[in-house]
Amino acid sequence: MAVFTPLELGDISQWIEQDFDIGQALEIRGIHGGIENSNFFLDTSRDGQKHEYVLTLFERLTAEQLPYYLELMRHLANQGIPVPRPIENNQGLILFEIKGKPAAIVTKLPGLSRLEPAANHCAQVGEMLAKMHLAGAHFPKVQANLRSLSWWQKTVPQVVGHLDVTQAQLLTSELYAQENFFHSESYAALPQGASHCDLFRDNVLFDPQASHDPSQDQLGGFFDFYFAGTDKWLFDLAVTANDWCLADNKQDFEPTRLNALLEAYQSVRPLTKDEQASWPMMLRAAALRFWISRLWDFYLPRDAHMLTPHDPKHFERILESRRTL
Ligand SMILES: Nc1ncnc2c1ncn2[C@@H]1O[C@H](COP(=O)(O)OP(=O)(O)O)[C@@H](O)[C@H]1O
Ligand SMILES: N[C@@H](CCOP(=O)(O)O)C(=O)O
Repeated sequence: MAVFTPLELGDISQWIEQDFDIGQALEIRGIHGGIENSNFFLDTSRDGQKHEYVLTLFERLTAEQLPYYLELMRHLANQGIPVPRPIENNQGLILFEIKGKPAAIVTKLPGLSRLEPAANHCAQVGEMLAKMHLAGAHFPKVQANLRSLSWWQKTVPQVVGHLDVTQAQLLTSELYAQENFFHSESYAALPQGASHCDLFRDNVLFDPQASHDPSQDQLGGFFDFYFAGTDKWLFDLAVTANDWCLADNKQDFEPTRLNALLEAYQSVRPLTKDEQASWPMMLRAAALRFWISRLWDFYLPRDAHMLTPHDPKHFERILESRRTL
């Protein structure tokens, strides 16, 4: 769990009651999981009913960067995509400040994560990801994915000294290959728009139906949009495939789930010829992105209560596997 900035009910209860129309704050609990921000479940009582929200204090993103993410979520929610909806205060604002940090309150989505997904989960994610891309096509704000090539170029020199010779060679040669890919004509031709860029299994919820049989799960929604950005839609799909469709060796693809994801995505938005040709390089880009960020989190850690770091080796292995495609 990551709670970088502890928060208690007394810190916010008066503010919630006076500035919002969401009732009386009953309880606030730090959330397990996540590595970026301080997240809390917030329960309120209004008209005799309990309501659940998620309150986030942003630890790295600035008040200038945040409107993109929050307004994107509001835009997608308005288009019927199941994502958290930012809560407005009585002045219509959705971005606040708590303990000197930017903060937001969003609706809590129903359901739980399926960390061992079946093909039906991958299909539902693929279909909704394509719908989300199309729904975001007319979102007017543009903000680059802040964890893309220029961040890799800045970060690789900070982490490469911690690696052995073989790893360092893999990291630098892949960065070089991606620089060429990003500057190619085929890359320029790929369609782009608002993308989630971190649609891992732990950022999707499924609503178990009454039977609790996973084959009956219905998608509850996508959350954690705080790595989103204007990026190639194919990158978003590659990030998703690299996490949802792994074989038992946690490295190669499992064909049934991969096909389920890709077919469902393409049932809504078929890939262009350029996208099909760029798929192997984009899978490598998506693996490299998370290898670098995990190395960065691992070797340059921040103070946090109960922070569980992610394993960088996992994405080193995935990158090795994708380079053989
Ligand atoms: N809108 C939401 N609805 C339901 N659960 C949420 C929501 N936002 C966050 N969570 C819960 O909080 C956990 C941590 O959130 P996450 O966004 O992954 O953290 P971080 O901001 O550090 O990346 C998630 O695993 C999930 O259980
Ligand atoms: N999904 C990324 C890092 C972000 O983690 P999150 O739990 O905050 O979404 C990874 O697995 O490296």
